[in-house]
Amino acid sequence: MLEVHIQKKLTHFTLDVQFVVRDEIVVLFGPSGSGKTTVLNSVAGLVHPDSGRIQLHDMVFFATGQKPMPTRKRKVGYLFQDYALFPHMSVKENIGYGMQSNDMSDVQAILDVLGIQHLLTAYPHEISGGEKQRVALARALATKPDVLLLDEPLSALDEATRLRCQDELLELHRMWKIPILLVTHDTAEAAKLSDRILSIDRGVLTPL
Ligand SMILES: Nc1ncnc2c1ncn2[C@@H]1O[C@H](COP(=O)(O)OP(=O)(O)OP(=O)(O)O)[C@@H](O)[C@H]1O
Repeated sequence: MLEVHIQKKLTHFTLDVQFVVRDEIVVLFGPSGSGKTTVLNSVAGLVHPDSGRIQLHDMVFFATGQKPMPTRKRKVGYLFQDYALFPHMSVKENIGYGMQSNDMSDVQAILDVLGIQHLLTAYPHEISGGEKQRVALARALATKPDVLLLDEPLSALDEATRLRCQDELLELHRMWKIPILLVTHDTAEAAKLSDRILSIDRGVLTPL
């Protein structure tokens, strides 16, 4: 279970949120600039709250007055909005980045569900946006994360590809059963993917 209770002063308001994510998909839903990415970045350790606590199972990621756990030790899979693949690396190298071994058989199930087995030798500029999205998701999952953070992962995709990727994400979640925190602006996507929706505005969670 991921437990988050943090405060952080931002430019125009103070972020102050408290929530838990069990082995479920929780959607963080709110207007631009409401603090969603800051929440995800805090869990990943890319920014630090001013105070509070972030804990995954028995691992304390952050607690007031303690040294924050470094990002690399947190076992967090993070899929950014622009999915940033390394352009000079093949698909296989991109997925292998951060894995303990380079043995693709470890991630065979992920490659199968996402249907990207045939792309392993290609480079990012040779594949479509939807394929890049799947590769980025595979890369996030390949490290066997204990928690998955997805920041508008499907927003750049066309409708048909988005719907297919949503189904793939649900299938992967059924297989993996880890806490997933997902940011989306798409109400239909939030309804389809979420076990629960947290609505955020100006740094505060509001009931839907
Ligand atoms: N390190 C920081 N220090 C101070 N203010 C910040 C910091 N990072 C972001 N902000 C401000 O906090 C607010 C929330 O930003 P954040 O990126 O978390 O929003 P968001 O909900 O993810 O927005 P979007 O949907 O547009 O990506 C913004 O007004 C931003 O300018």
